[in-house]
Amino acid sequence: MRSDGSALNLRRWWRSAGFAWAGLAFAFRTQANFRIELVCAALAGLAALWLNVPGAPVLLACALVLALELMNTAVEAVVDLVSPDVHPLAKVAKDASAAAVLLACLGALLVAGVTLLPALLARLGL
Ligand SMILES: Nc1ncnc2c1ncn2[C@@H]1O[C@H](COP(=O)(O)OP(=O)(O)OP(=O)(O)O)[C@@H](O)[C@H]1O
Repeated sequence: MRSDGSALNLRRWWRSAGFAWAGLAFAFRTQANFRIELVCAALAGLAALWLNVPGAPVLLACALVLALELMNTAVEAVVDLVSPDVHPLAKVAKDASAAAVLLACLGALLVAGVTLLPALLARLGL
């Protein structure tokens, strides 16, 4: 009985992971900003490796940016669905969602500045 439940849960988890992957693929295909942020995250991760600094803060900051970009994509889709015409509340939703991404980007830049920049300057002998 219990093992049946676990097997079902695993199947459900695998199904949910497939839906999440579809969301990622959609954002990658349609959102230029998501692709740019993904490249920046990869570069930041590689820089952390190269400079031998802890990568976790940098990668967490990048994950936050990418996650909020995905939420922004979701908000845009829902707003376009329920309010195809111009509406002040639709504007609030889209603008606040975009602001969340912007704030996370500024935070990620700050984290990169604190963790990567000193190590980079030291590596360059500056
Ligand atoms: N239905 C709407 N009603 C009012 N204002 C809107 C509406 N749709 C979009 N806007 C305004 O136009 C801006 C841009 O909207 P758009 O849907 O093009 O988003 P975007 O940020 O350009 O998305 P993308 O990431 O796809 O480029 C929004 O931030 C908002 O200020």
